[in-house]
Amino acid sequence: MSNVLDRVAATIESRKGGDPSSSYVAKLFSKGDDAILKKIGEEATETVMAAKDARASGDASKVLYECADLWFHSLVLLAQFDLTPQQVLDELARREGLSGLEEKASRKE
Ligand SMILES: N=c1c2ncn([C@@H]3O[C@H](COP(=O)(O)OP(=O)(O)OP(=O)(O)O)[C@@H](O)[C@H]3O)c2ncn1[C@@H]1O[C@H](COP(=O)(O)O)[C@@H](O)[C@H]1O
Repeated sequence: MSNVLDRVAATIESRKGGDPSSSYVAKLFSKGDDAILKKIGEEATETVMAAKDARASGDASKVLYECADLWFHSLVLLAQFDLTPQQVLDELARREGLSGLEEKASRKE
């Protein structure tokens, strides 16, 4: 495993079916989709609030912590659907050669 995202994703994967009383991630998996999605919503909201506070205070450090929480819970969501961070990175790499308008036109929906 070459980078932090891969290592954390592997740890998250290893928690599937684990003991909810000793692992935060195992507890989230045991609760299922709604609990994971609720955390994503909470962490996204906390990120927005941290950014608004950072503009007011000039201290952006909390934005970092909240983004880390959001990324972490996004990794849990990916694992819940048997997806990997590499697949997200591949999608970002695919978009690198496109303008924003071309990217929108390339979507499957
Ligand atoms: N990176 C993280 C990580 N970031 C945040 N968190 C947890 O995510 C939760 C964040 O939720 P909140 O900020 O809302 O705080 P809270 O009120 O305590 O949240 P709730 O417990 O009420 O949901 C906290 O419980 C944090 O401990 C994390 N828990 C685990 N990891 C990684 O996942 C690995 C496996 O963790 P376990 O499954 O606990 O062993 C760890 O080694 C880390 O690498």
